[in-house]
Amino acid sequence: MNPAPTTHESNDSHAAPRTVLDASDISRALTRIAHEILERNRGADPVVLLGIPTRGVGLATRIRDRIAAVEERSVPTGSLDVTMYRDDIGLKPARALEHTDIPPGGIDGKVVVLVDDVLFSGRTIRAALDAIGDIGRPKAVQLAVLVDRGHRELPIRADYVGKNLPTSLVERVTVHLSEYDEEDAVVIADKPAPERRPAGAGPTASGGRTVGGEGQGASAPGSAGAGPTASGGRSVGGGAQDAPVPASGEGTTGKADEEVQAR
Ligand SMILES: O=P(O)(O)OC[C@H]1O[C@H](OP(=O)(O)OP(=O)(O)O)[C@H](O)[C@@H]1O
Ligand SMILES: O=c1cc[nH]c(=O)[nH]1
Repeated sequence: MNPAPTTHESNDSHAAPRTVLDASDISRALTRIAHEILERNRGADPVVLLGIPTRGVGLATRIRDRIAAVEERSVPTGSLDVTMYRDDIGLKPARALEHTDIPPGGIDGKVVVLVDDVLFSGRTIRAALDAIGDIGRPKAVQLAVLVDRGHRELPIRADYVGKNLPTSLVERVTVHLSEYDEEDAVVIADKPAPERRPAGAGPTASGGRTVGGEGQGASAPGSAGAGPTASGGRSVGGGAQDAPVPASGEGTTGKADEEVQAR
């Protein structure tokens, strides 16, 4: 298995932005993820793709198109706004609401594959699990991300990872997609100083609910035996492949024996 993304603390606070994935890297990663989704779910039948706005929606659409090219059918694809489920509401500047668009067949009994561009603290995905819980009861929820940059604050892992990217907390990963930006690229750059969260800052918003330490790679991808899923026991799903937590290295899907069941 390829190594999980490590984390490191950089002393070089003004490194030049660098492109870590270009358009063809992104394209190849999405093609691989589409195949992995089909392989793991034995085809497209049970799958519903839900992108998390903004760029998760574009990525979900691209994965849908790749699945269609292989299976000659289009999997239901929609979007899931998690804004009202975030645990930092009131602590950070208000965010605009995005679209939730659930495909007509709904999500009950389906395998929902959440799609996002970056996995970092895991708080967005925790919010997504809560949002899903208010919509229906899928058979399973899986998680696909283009970039896993480590630094998890919650016991969440992705099932499908485009690229595991070791990062420092002073850095920010930005995904550019041609649907929204001028090009396809993943860029890593230093954050402006005010945006940096100090090492050991602990919970950002959840009143002591954070699991794992900042910068410790808590439940980072690749760590077997990670704890429960992210929504305080409310996670959906019921099978061995049910929660968006399995370990995965770059180019690998999570293995069933490393997965944690959500009940
Ligand atoms: O694992 P997390 O710490 O939750 O970070 C990951 C999230 O951060 C980004 O969204 P962001 O909230 O920055 O808003 P954006 O979609 O406008 O980029 C990104 O699109 C993910 O959704
Ligand atoms: O680096 C980061 C962290 C959170 N979300 C992003 O999109 N990039």
